[in-house]
Amino acid sequence: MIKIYAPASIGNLGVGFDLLGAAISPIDHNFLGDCITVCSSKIFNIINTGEFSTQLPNNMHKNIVYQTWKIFCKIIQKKIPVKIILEKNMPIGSGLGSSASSIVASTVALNIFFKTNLKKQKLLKIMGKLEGLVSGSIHYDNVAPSFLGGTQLIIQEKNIISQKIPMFENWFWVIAWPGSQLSTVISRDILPKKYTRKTCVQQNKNIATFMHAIYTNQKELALQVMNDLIAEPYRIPLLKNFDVTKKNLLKLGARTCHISGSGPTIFSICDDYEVAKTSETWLKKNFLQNKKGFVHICKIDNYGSKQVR
Ligand SMILES: Nc1ncnc2c1ncn2[C@@H]1O[C@H](COP(=O)(O)OP(=O)(O)O)[C@@H](O)[C@H]1O
Ligand SMILES: N[C@@H](CCOP(=O)(O)O)C(=O)O
Repeated sequence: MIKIYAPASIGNLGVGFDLLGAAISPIDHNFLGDCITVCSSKIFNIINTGEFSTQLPNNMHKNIVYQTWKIFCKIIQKKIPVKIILEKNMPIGSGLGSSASSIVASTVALNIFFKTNLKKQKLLKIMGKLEGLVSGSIHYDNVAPSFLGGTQLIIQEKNIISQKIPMFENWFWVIAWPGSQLSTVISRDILPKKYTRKTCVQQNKNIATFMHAIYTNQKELALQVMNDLIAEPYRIPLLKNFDVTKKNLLKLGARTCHISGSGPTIFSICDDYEVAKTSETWLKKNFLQNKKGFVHICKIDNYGSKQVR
């Protein structure tokens, strides 16, 4: 038997659409990510447990975990039945890389269980393909950090899919999921197909300056250029009260606030623990739409997926 945990992740990081992503863990050490257990069985079965298991498709074949098993059967050229327990701890369509978390945990678990011994970049390719099946197009900014940990720059060139980059260590990432769902397919579909040259130049300037600021340890410069022109302006209308929420968080001392992945989760960055605590309290009171919603103060998870049993 093998059990793997894969953490939640923030796609885009408010400046690098499809290019930057970070794995996160709540500082209270609670698990924010799915777990997959694989054991031998005479018949194939997926058992869904966990707080958000009711949001999973009823048809087992539509569960991305089933597709992962199918890919491994193709690789080993044999249909070996297994029992897979999916602990669905992540809300679906939340902007926290929920599908990526299931994909990463199941790919890592099956690679160990079937002793396929696939290397990291090959595993990542499989994960990207699976992510493409559920979110409309291949993007690695959730699977790469959830698998490898830290902040990942998506490169997608020849045999390099992503590489880890540094991140400011004193940043607290306060994430708030309002309790509603937003499909990644839909929030990708609404984006323009074309952008003006001015927008492209501005977007390039922001991401290039952000990377420069990270490598030269210029936190203020990084915060100044953390601005996305490709997705965020078009997605803000899909969220409830984003502008007013951002305004209030900045008033409380948060340094910035953006949409996590394709939303509706938002994240704010605080460089002071007390401000992070005040922001958490404010978000719980003013941003959550129902009892299911949650707020967590997180740090970057530098480990990514890990074996927990
Ligand atoms: N194990 C799984 N975890 C999450 N989503 C899954 C899983 N299996 C299938 N899905 C489907 O994948 C899609 C994921 O939706 P998406 O909006 O991309 O969520 P997220 O951005 O949170 O990953 C949904 O249609 C969901 O039904
Ligand atoms: N880069 C993607 C990230 C989607 O993240 P998710 O957590 O919402 O699936 C995008 O912005 O579409």
